[in-house]
Amino acid sequence: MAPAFRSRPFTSMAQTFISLNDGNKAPWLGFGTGTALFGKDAAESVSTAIQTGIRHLDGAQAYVNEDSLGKGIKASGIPRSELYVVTKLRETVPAGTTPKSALQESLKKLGLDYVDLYLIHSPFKAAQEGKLKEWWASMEETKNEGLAKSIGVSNFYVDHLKTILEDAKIVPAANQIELHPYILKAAQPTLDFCKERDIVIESYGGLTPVARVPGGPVDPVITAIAERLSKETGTVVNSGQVLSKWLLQKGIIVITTSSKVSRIQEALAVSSLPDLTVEEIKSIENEGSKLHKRIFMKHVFNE
Ligand SMILES: NC(=O)C1=CN([C@@H]2O[C@H](COP(=O)(O)OP(=O)(O)OC[C@H]3O[C@@H](n4cnc5c(N)ncnc54)[C@H](O)[C@@H]3O)[C@@H](O)[C@H]2O)C=CC1
Ligand SMILES: O=CCc1c[nH]c2ccccc12
Repeated sequence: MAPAFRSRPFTSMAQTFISLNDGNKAPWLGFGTGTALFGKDAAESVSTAIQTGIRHLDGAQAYVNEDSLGKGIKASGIPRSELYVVTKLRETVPAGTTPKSALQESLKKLGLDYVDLYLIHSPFKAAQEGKLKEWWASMEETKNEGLAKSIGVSNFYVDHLKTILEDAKIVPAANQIELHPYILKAAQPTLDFCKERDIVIESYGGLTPVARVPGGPVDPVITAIAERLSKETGTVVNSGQVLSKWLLQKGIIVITTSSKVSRIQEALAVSSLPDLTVEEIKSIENEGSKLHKRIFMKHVFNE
């Protein structure tokens, strides 16, 4: 029988978390350092994000800014124990490097003793080389040795997950994938499989309908919901917040980013907005299914 699905959001000390299958919990909203901040000094943005209320930071070796992510964390003045820090293993692991030794390098750059979550950034190269199982075994070592509190994957589809689960001692805690209404249909088999195995989904690119593909079929629906929520709360609620609320209600962690404090405040306010109705959720998904858009990893899918 499939295990009970534990990723329902819960609120504690005014913060909303998503429970993971290993007993740990992650703040529902993560601040990304991989799109606008890719290859840049992220220290000031990270420190500002934390001071604005963000507690979950999403990094990666491939973003070439782990050192400044670490500096931003220190500069924020918020104790390490109150933060949730994620990094990811680069897609190409040079000969003589393992996921574990790569994490040790990342930790040095970050200036930290452990990360809360360590992810394999992408399965495609390792799958081609037949190394997915070997990588996962080394990921398991990082958790067993306390270098990572939780371990997971990113951009994994059902076959990649099935491959590592054949020998896994630890089931991935999370799978970070592109997720918004225009890719939901394509992602559904992955979402279903992850739900069955109690693997939490983390979304990136979640604001695609407002930030990258405006004018698409979900626009009228999310605008109408934003208007309803604005009236009901007496504050201005926008369509981007509606998209994040949709993800959160599905038990999905949202990774977003912005250099603007007002955008970060908007994102943080989402968890306390009133819920979308079942009909509203259905309308977003129905309208979203009328357009397919993948923003990231297009090269892999030939789209
Ligand atoms: N694992 C992976 O392969 C990937 C991970 N990521 C992670 O996710 C993070 C966030 O990714 P994004 O796709 O940038 O997030 P996103 O889809 O949330 O977009 C963020 C952008 O939306 C804008 N925005 C916010 N609210 C808006 C509104 N109401 N109207 C219009 N625009 C609005 C922001 O200013 C920002 O430029 C990255 O920095 C990275 O950490 C991103 C891509 C791939
Ligand atoms: O994380 C988002 C984009 C990105 C940058 N470098 C890599 C490597 C492998 C997968 C995704 C990415």
